[in-house]
Amino acid sequence: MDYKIAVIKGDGIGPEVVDSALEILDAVGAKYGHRFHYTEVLAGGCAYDDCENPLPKETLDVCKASDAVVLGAVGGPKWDDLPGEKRPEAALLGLRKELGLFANLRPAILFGALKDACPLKPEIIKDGLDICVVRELTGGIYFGDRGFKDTDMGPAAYDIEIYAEKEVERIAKVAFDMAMKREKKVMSVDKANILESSRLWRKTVEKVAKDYHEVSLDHMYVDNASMQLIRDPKQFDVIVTTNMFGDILSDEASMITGSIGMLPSASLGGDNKGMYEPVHGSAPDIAGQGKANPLATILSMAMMLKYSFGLGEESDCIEEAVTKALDAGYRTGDIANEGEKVISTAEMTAAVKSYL
Ligand SMILES: NC(=O)c1ccc[n+]([C@@H]2O[C@H](COP(=O)([O-])OP(=O)(O)OC[C@H]3O[C@@H](n4cnc5c(N)ncnc54)[C@H](O)[C@@H]3O)[C@@H](O)[C@H]2O)c1
Ligand SMILES: CC(C)[C@H](C(=O)O)[C@@H](O)C(=O)O
Ligand SMILES: [Mg+2]
Repeated sequence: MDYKIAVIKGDGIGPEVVDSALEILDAVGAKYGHRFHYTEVLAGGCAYDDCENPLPKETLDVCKASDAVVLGAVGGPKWDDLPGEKRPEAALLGLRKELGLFANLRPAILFGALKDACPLKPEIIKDGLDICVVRELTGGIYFGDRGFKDTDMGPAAYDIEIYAEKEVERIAKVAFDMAMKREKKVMSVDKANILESSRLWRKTVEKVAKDYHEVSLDHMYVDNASMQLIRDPKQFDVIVTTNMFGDILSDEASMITGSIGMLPSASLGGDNKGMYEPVHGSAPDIAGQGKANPLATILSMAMMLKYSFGLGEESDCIEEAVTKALDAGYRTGDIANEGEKVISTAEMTAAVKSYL
């Protein structure tokens, strides 16, 4: 089959990890007889530099006309002083909103070979860890009303957290459907002891739960959840939460996999079109040095094959190749322990490719 993919490499290590992921995708295509047609478009800081718009219309048009979108990362200190709507990060939010990608799946899986790279106690991780964070992606404080006003404490700025029932309902359904394919456990994370939007969130998740008798539902406040993720991560199967809490908890969950460089993501909406990107950012501190771990982006390609193209075998093939490369001891700097040989982005890519 032929597939049209919009490619947004972005800023910092974005181009490095995307090049690596596309190399793997091409190798999978060659093995199984699929053709992936890439259209590269600009978004983020590089787009701002090009045309003073972090999300040009052409980029959006190409994404809408494609079967899926691959994104590296956007942002960096160079653009930090721009006003909000010109910042590279605004492009990411624009893409998510315009493409209707309200469900962000962020699986945090500890590969067997990386148990030594995980900072948790060996007895906690001995049987492995597999958590899926389902993050609401087009609502909440990221998209609520915002602005500036004068107060008796001086000039102030505000961002409003707002959730409609239907927004909560649809993300809760994604989480319960996901749980049905896993351990049938959903933990909804909110701050219902203080926020009205969280009380509506909790009530709505409970309503959706009535259609999923086999799935157990629990609720946890976000402060406790962030502690429990480290204390006893095994209690979690699917975590469903708001845009901002999901952003924070997924970076935290990434550390139980050894590194943020290991965490892939899929952003999905109503149709099959999805956007696939690593959870990490543009990592300006290591950009251009060949040090980036490409596995999060490579694993995001496995998610794309599965969720957007329905290619389960091809998806498994990538995951197995990553497992084998890690089992064979290949390590980028972020997942290496003292004394272990550190390899480059290109060497890790070649290692995964050799096991496809
Ligand atoms: N999806 C995105 O495009 C995205 C996501 C997060 C942050 N950002 C942006 O990226 C910029 C930097 O953000 P930050 O520093 O807070 O987060 P970051 O994720 O870019 O980096 C945090 C730390 O993790 C390391 N790291 C990240 N990815 C790695 C990889 N693949 N291999 C090895 N090490 C890796 C970095 O070197 C850094 O030390 C900011 O402008 C931020 O807004 C973009
Ligand atoms: C860059 C930023 C806007 C983004 C987010 O907060 O959603 C990032 O942190 C992520 O996790 O994808
Ligand atoms: Mg984040």
